[in-house]
Amino acid sequence: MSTDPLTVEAAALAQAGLRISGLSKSFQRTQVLKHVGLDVQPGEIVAVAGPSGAGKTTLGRLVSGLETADAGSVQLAGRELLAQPPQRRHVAHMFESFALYPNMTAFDNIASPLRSPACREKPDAPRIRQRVMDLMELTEIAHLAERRPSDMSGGQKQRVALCRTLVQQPDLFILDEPIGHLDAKLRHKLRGEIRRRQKALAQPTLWFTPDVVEAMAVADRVVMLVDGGIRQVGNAAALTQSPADTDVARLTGDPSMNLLSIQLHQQQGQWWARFDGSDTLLPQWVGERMAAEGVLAATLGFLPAHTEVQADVLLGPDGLPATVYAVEPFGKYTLLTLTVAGQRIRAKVPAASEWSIDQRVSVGMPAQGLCLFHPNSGRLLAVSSPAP
Ligand SMILES: Nc1ncnc2c1ncn2[C@@H]1O[C@H](COP(=O)(O)OP(=O)(O)OP(=O)(O)O)[C@@H](O)[C@H]1O
Repeated sequence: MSTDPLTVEAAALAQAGLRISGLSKSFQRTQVLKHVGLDVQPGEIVAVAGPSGAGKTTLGRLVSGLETADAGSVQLAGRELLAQPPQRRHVAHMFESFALYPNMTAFDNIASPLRSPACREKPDAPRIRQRVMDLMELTEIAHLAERRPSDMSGGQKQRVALCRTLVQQPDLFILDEPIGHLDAKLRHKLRGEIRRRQKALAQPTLWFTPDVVEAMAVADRVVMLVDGGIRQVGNAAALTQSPADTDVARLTGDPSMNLLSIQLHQQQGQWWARFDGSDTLLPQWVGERMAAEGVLAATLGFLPAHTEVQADVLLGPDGLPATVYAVEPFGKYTLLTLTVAGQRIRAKVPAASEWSIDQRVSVGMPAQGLCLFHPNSGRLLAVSSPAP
């Protein structure tokens, strides 16, 4: 794949990154973005991940000028964007809805930003053809060049929209769920290809996705957006091993962290939790920390990969009594879903092991990487020590 070198002017403009601060937005009386602030360095890919309705699309639309912010500032390449109309912002935005021109072929849709009077580079026709075809080949739609959107599948339209964004040389790329409609094989290929391509450029990229695994795979940093607010910014290790709260814990990891609600009591100087009539000995730091918080309840978090399961019910004092609810053999490992006192947790266990539904088992929580969350606010209070 060939990529044009940035023009001198575009390179100069791209010498600074993106800085969003205090950005807020309400629709009617509902605040959907709450004082959002984040920086994206030149050449950096930052993924904004969060569940449906978290505010991802709204954040993108505020940055590219399709919505008006109530408060805050957006600086790009040293310019304040919020006072400028969309066409002066030099943001290439791929919309979740694709927004293709229905009367244009795939080729013409992709070429349209390069032929626009607003295009700063003014490439000639052979150069446009080369850039468009390079991207169509990369995304495996070169054979659709003359087809119109009405004759394309959702995944094909999504790739046309993606190419139409990547063909540009803006000051910022915004990709809103760019590969969500593609099959797993193509999604995995394009994750790597787009990351490779964007990392070679000087511009920052904002990538929105509800899929935290995709976010971790493509981005230098992941921003977790929940209910319009940023809960945590970090890399894959930080988000999966020490999530800022139980909402982030539920969204990250594959599979996500086990969250177990417990009630604590002290007996003969030791801290215990009661499950289905039997007591389990807790790590003493858990009891001491919750006593210091003045709450005798907590949520414990531990990863399925660090959850030990024994096929006997002769529990040690720190074992949890559980029954097998579901068995999923993935080939390389088996994923067990277990019931512990009415709560569901999961364990990744060796593939060779044999399990049956309703089998009674004993579960061991890990000594390392055990997360302690506040039972009411859900915020992370402590992690025992980094997971092995
Ligand atoms: N024009 C609008 N008028 C009223 N409410 C809106 C408007 N646009 C978005 N919202 C609301 O704002 C909230 C955030 O929506 P947004 O589309 O930004 O979320 P999202 O994280 O992109 O979700 P998804 O992953 O489903 O696309 C939602 O509750 C949505 O209903």
